[in-house]
Amino acid sequence: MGASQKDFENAMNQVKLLKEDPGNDAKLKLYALYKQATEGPCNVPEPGVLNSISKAKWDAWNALGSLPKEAARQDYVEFVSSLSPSPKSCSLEGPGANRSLPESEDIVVTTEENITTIMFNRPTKKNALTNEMYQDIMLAMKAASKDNSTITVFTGSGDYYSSGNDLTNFMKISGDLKQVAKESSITLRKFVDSFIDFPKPLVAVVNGPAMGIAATVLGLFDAVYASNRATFHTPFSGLGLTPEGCSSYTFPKIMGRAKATEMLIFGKKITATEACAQGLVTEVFPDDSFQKEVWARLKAYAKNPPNAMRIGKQLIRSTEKENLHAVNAEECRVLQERWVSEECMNGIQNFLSRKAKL
Ligand SMILES: CCCCCC/C=C/C(=O)SCCNC(=O)CCNC(=O)[C@H](O)C(C)(C)COP(=O)(O)OP(=O)(O)OC[C@H]1O[C@@H](n2cnc3c(N)ncnc32)[C@H](O)[C@@H]1OP(=O)(O)O
Repeated sequence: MGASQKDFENAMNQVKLLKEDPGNDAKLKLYALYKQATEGPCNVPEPGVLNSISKAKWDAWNALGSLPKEAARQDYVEFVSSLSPSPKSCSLEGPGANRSLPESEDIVVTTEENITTIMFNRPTKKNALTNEMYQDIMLAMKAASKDNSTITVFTGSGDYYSSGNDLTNFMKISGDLKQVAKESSITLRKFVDSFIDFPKPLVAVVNGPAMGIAATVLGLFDAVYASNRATFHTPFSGLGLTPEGCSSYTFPKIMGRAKATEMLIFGKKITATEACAQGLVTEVFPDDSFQKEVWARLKAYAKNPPNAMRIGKQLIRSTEKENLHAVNAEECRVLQERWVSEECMNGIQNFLSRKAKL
């Protein structure tokens, strides 16, 4: 008998719990089997050779040809079991012992003690946000807004909170640049809307540097706890870009116009202590006790009556909502134009060529 949907879901959870990185070949195989099992034969255009990672993923998926979904599901389950021979011994300590079905490999969603945690989980790329991750985060937020948790937390795995938008995203969408910019603008608008409209207290546990969109949306969170290792950096102008995540409104409101200008226009990187003094961060903790102190506090807060917290949050947010949506729409409109500008192309190219030299 083939693997059931439940076996498949269990296997996906086991992958998240692997103690050791299984290596790139295994990850490609997992990716390909997952896609085949959930979407069937490869149905997306072949990425260009410049996108080596996307190309490798596409090749692996495409190589499965017309393998039926059920067979791919079975192969996935067997392969995961060969990677983790004793799944029962796998467990998570601390927050997140109970995982819900992961939407993608790069976002991990867990619920424990009334707290749903959405973790950026792409540490080798400093948790840079791929197109897929934006979609998965929106799905995770939608689910979190309806689950039984009282508080929702964002955090990052590894040494970064997130380095913001993955600067190779544009190369991964097929179509002409104008069309890509249009689609990205639509995605960005929906993504930021999810933060504006999120109904429960939303907390960021900023474990390390936060850049770009990962930093700007913090202005839409209800509390931001940061390790003293964290920094906050929005290098938009250098990339030929303009502020997003409603930061053109929230940052001046939170920290005053002059400080917001230094960050958003001049690209000044600030420390967690500076961000706290300026009101973007709620409290800073020494890195060595950060996780322990923050999670103890959040667990205590999460015991408060859920409706009171939700309604209280909405009272604070309601006077701002209309404004925030208008700001978001305008920021996305402007960015759609920026993305096709020479300044932006040069900015992204500079990052990519810096990489090529490494
Ligand atoms: C739907 C569309 C929405 C768009 C919203 C608009 C959003 C805008 C922004 O978020 S702008 C901000 C964009 N982010 C950046 O400019 C950061 C770019 N990265 C860096 O400057 C550096 O990588 C670093 C400072 C984050 C870390 O430097 P370092 O410690 O020296 O490490 P590496 O550079 O070697 O990084 C390791 C590995 O990660 C890759 N990587 C890191 N960040 C990104 C990124 N944002 N996009 C793509 N790739 C990133 C880096 O290339 C290395 O990969 P490699 O090991 O070479 O394969």
